[in-house]
Amino acid sequence: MRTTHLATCGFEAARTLPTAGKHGHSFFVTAESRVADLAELRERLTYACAPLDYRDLDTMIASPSDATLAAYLADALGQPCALNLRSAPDRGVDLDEDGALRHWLSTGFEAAHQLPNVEPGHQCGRLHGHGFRVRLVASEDHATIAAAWQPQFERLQHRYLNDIAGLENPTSEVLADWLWQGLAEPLPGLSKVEVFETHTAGSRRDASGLTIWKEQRFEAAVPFDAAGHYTGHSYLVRLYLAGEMDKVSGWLRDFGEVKSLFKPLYKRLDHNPLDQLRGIERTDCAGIAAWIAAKLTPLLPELSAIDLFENAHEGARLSLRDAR
Ligand SMILES: Nc1nc2c(c(=O)[nH]1)N=C([C@H](O)[C@H](O)COP(=O)(O)OP(=O)(O)OP(=O)(O)O)CN2
Repeated sequence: MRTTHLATCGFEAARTLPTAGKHGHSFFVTAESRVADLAELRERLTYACAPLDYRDLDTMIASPSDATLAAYLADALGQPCALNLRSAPDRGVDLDEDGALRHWLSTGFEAAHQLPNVEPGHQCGRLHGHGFRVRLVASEDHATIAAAWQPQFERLQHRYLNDIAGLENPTSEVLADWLWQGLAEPLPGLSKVEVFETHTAGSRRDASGLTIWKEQRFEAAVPFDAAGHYTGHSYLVRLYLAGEMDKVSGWLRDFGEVKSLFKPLYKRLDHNPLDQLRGIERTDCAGIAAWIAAKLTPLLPELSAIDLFENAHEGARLSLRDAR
């Protein structure tokens, strides 16, 4: 089991790019650290971003592309961290702890589908549709990723997905895998395809296989200081499952089933004081995630990781397996 702390910070800055004159951005950077605890990571990130806020990056960093900016921030953090830098709502870069840099593009399409192999009465057996979000991560630059995406977009946008060859059973797992196969040639550096089917659920395909996630939100109180005062947070918990896709259902496990299995724990977490949960050792994000993992793993052996955020800026990831 491995804990990673996650902290996000934003800053406003101007820069000039070869493809655009001087312009401004609302940058967001998320740092992931296995070394620093959350308080230290937050402090280091704030310190790294502060000198960039409301500044002209051209005067501080030579050629301030997303890649050079991420490298600058990694250096300023002064500790091994993975970074996700968002320079616009639809694009940015991921910089691994080992220095590997990848560009990402967030895009999407709107389409109808139904799942033909679900049991009678399942909501997804009915004709319905989604505004699917897709995040592509690759070593190629944003323009190359966008150009590779365009033909896929044209095949998917405003279509009934079940009519498309290979998507007769269009679960988000099948879609992620289909896009992974379809983008392999134009994007040899493709490292991840993520399909967000709804705001709370989706699938990821990468070289190690398929992972799905399901999110839930809960409201809870936690001790704030040694004097016994409480504070509260609106938490987000994201459950990741890794494994093989079932050939008939086309999924790893029904998102709805993941939600149902989590429900008894959800009831214990939501609108409750978390320090009074039986068996909880710590009420920071990592401690709450560990409590969930201990209770849920026997019911969901495919559980591979848990993200637990106490607000939009701070959280922890508990990785239950090394691979994913
Ligand atoms: N593993 C998968 N499970 C399900 C898929 C899928 O593609 N892979 N698809 C569906 C449905 O198409 C459905 O639209 C999405 O499911 P779900 O998350 O259960 O949707 P809800 O809007 O009901 O979920 P909320 O928890 O209310 O956000 C079903 N399962």
